Amino acid sequence: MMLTLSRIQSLLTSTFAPPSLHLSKTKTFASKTLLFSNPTTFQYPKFLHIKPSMFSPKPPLSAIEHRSLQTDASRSSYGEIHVIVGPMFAGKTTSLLRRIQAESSNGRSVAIIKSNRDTRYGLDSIVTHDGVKLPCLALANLSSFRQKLGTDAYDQLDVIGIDEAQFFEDLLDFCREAADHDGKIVIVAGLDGDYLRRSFGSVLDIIPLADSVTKLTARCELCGKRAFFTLRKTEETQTELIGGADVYMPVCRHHYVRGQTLLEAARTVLEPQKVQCGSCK
Ligand SMILES: Nc1ncnc2c1ncn2[C@@H]1O[C@H](COP(=O)(O)OP(=O)(O)O)[C@@H](O)[C@H]1O
Ligand SMILES: Cc1cn([C@H]2C[C@H](O)[C@@H](COP(=O)(O)O)O2)c(=O)[nH]c1=O
Ligand SMILES: [Zn+2]
Repeated sequence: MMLTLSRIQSLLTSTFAPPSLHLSKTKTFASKTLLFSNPTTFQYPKFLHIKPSMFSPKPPLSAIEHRSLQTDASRSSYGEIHVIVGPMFAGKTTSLLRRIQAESSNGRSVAIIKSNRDTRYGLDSIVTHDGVKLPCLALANLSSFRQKLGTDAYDQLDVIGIDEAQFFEDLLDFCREAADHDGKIVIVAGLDGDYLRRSFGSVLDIIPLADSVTKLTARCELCGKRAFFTLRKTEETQTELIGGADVYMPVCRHHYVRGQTLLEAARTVLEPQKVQCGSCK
């Protein structure tokens, strides 16, 4: 059958009318909130027991954080994807934890995932550079999340936070499935660029799918201006190198360009020595 413009329009109207018009909602935030507040009827895994009291202190939410927290009435049965990027020390993890806290305070069940490659603070906690800490699940890949959590617990979940998103190769597939099909609110925090300012992992690939994108900045360690980039202070050249202030510093554009030029020169000088040392044995 030939599809005319008016036929397409009528198909769209009947197929994609708001759920409240012709679909019975199987899951509501209200029923999930009840489950959350009555643990005797449903035993949540340990890392889902995130209570508002676990966050302290509680600074006021920024405008962007307010915007991402809509009321239940304005939320559809589809999910959302919110992306937080920036250099190291920009407050990505802090912002993720605050958004998760706000969702949890609103009665939603939440879970946080981080990459198991980052073992700096153990595998069961997500920790900011200020030492703020929350329980989380450390995974090698996101596709194992539903199975690790259990299908029932996954179905009850409203909000999924993902930290260190640059380390998850299946980030795009997971976020699309979780938001488009499973109705989850996914809040993703990660580095947009590596120490050479190249796109890092799949973080930038999810931007076309996102409801909101926030690029945070740190303070340049060398001049105090806004820092957009992460400079690696050591001679290592592999893309992935777990570390904190011992290995990296946030810098402004001026100090990135200057610092990177100096470090590149130092790496070029050091590289032949490393080869020579390795073959000396
Ligand atoms: N150069 C810096 N610029 C900004 N914050 C810094 C810097 N060095 C340390 N910090 C601390 O790091 C905190 C942010 O930590 P965190 O949320 O873990 O950042 P990210 O996840 O982006 O690496 C800031 O609140 C601040 O106290
Ligand atoms: C720039 C850069 C960073 N990493 C690593 C270093 C840290 O372990 C994480 C980033 O942590 P944060 O929460 O954003 O502070 O990523 C890397 O492996 N490669 C890089 O180029
Ligand atoms: Zn600077």
